[in-house]
This record gives sequence, C-alpha cells and structure tokens, in this order.
Amino acid sequence: MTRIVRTVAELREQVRAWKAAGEQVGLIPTMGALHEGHLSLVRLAQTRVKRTVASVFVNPKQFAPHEDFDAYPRGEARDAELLDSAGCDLLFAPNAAEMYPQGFSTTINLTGVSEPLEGAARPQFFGGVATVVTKLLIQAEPDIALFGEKDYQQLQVIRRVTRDLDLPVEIVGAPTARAEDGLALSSRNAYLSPQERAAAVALPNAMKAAIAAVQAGERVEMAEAAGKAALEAAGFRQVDYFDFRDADDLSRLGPDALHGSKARLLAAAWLGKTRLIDNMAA
Ligand SMILES: Nc1ncnc2c1ncn2[C@@H]1O[C@H](COP(=O)(O)OP(=O)(O)OP(=O)(O)O)[C@@H](O)[C@H]1O
Ligand SMILES: CC(C)(CO)[C@@H](O)C(=O)[O-]
Ligand code: BAL
Repeated sequence: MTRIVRTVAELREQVRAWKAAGEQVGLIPTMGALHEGHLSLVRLAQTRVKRTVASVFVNPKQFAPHEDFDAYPRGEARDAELLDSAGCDLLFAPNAAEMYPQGFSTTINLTGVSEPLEGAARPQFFGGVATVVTKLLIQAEPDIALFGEKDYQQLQVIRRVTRDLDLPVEIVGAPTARAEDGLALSSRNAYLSPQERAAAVALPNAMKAAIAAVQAGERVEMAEAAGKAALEAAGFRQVDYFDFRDADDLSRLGPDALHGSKARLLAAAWLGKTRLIDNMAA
C-alpha cells in the first residue's frame, strides 16, 4: 500500500530511513488529479531507483488571483488508489499551512529561461513553481526528481534553479504521454466539453504540420502564422503563443534557423475556458 504522510517531518524520516538502508529515492511532484502521464513518471522513476515518492499539492503560489486555483480538480482517494496501483511507495500530501506556515515570506526570483512564453502569459507562475519545487526538493532530499516534458519550460526552469542553487538532485525529464488522438494528457483536459475535447486535437495536429512544413523548407514565421490560423479555424479563441524556440534556453530562432539547431515548438491556446499547452521537438 502507498503510505500517505502529511508533514515534512514524517516525509524526511521515511526518506532518510530508506537512504540509510542503501535505497535511492525518486520524487514526482504533482498537483494531483492524476492521470496516465503522472503514472508514467512513477514508472520511469522505478526504472532508476528503488523508492518512489509522489507529492500532491495544489500550490496556491503559482496561480494568479484570476486563475483556476479553486476550480482545479482535486480527489485524494482516487489519486492514492492510482499511486498504489502503480506501486508508488509514498504519497506526500501536505496542507497549505504545512507548506507555507504563517509568516512565510520567501519567493524565488527568476530571470532568463522563465521570462518568455509561460512567463509572459502567467507572470506569477514560475516564481511560485520554483519556490514550491525547491521546498519539495529540500524537504524530500530525493536522489532524482522527475518532471514531464509536457510542461517543457517548467522543466527547463527547474533544471536552471537546481543548478543555480546547487541542489544535490538529478532532474529527469520524461516524454509527454498522449491520448490516442495525440492530445497531451493533462489534468485540465477535464474542463473540456465533449465538443471541445474533439476540437482539441487540432493543437497537436497543427504543431506536427508546422514542424513538417519548416523541415520541408518553409520559413519559421510563416509556419507559426499558419499554425495559429489553423487553431483559430478549429475554434480556439486565443493563441497565447505558437513559437519555434531554442530547445535549451527558449530564445527566439532566426527566420530559417531550424536546420542544424536544436529547436522546440511550444504552444499555448485557449479553447473556451480551458488553456491547453503542448510542445514538440522540431
Ligand atoms: N501528459 C503528460 N506526460 C508526461 N508528464 C506529464 C503529463 N502531464 C503532466 N505531466 C507532468 O506531471 C507533473 C505534474 O503535473 P500536473 O500535476 O500539473 O499535471 P498536469 O496534467 O500537467 O496538470 P495541468 O492540467 O495543471 O497542467 C509535471 O512534471 C508534469 O509535467
Ligand atoms: C511542478 C508542480 C507540481 C509544482 O507545483 C506543478 O507546477 C506541476 O504539477 O507541474
Ligand atoms: N502543469 C503545470 C502546472 C500549472 O499549470 O499550474
């Protein structure tokens, strides 16, 4: 059975006992509403380490006041069952007071890779993510921590933070788990109506088409514009970005810089009330 703990003290005690017994530990931070994407991180961790810890904490600090903190899907019993079925050893499920005790007043301040794309669309987001992930890494003292490429910029930001702060952990990125039609699995997909869910496949399809076009010699800006137009035609009401970027630092690419460079196409777009993000190697 997956053991559930709610305090940092219990978490540390268990992880330290495992490490004292020579067992390595992997941490999978999540916000719950678990799906196959999260479980793929647990399984990847199990190929690397003996013990796995998943955290479930809907982190208020990464939501702006107008965002969906209250509506975010929650369900600890189902999450615990799924983790149990995946063979996860420990669920760390702190409450807000455990994570942010009264008087909490420290936030990680970021520049660089956190600034464009998600950072521009959600100015509060990466400061909140970096603060809670740093806390989780210090609390759990894992050997490795796993994050999905689905949140590609988040993964790059976390790699940067751990390097910059000398946190003694290996950050492991995991491939994006997708539904059969290609839509990236995401907890927020639960917000989509059946009609919106059918239309959502336009996002990965437009991305694949843009990558194929650029690889066939189309100029980057033309492919980006065609991708945005395809999303709008499919019923997306706003495209926050649909950009080819350098895969490491997410800086802009030159007009035809794809050839020979490590590029990534990243997109975020609104379908009704739901904001979907995705990215692919280009
Ligand atoms: N489809 C997926 N494939 C691989 N990893 C994923 C996938 N979806 C989420 N993850 C990863 O799981 C971890 C926890 O993510 P989170 O709990 O926010 O789920 P989510 O589905 O991304 O939710 P949201 O809808 O809020 O974006 C993150 O490292 C995230 O990148
Ligand atoms: C990494 C994370 C768990 C931090 O709250 C969150 O941003 C997420 O679920 O991707
Ligand atoms: N999966 C990233 C967390 C968020 O969008 O808030």
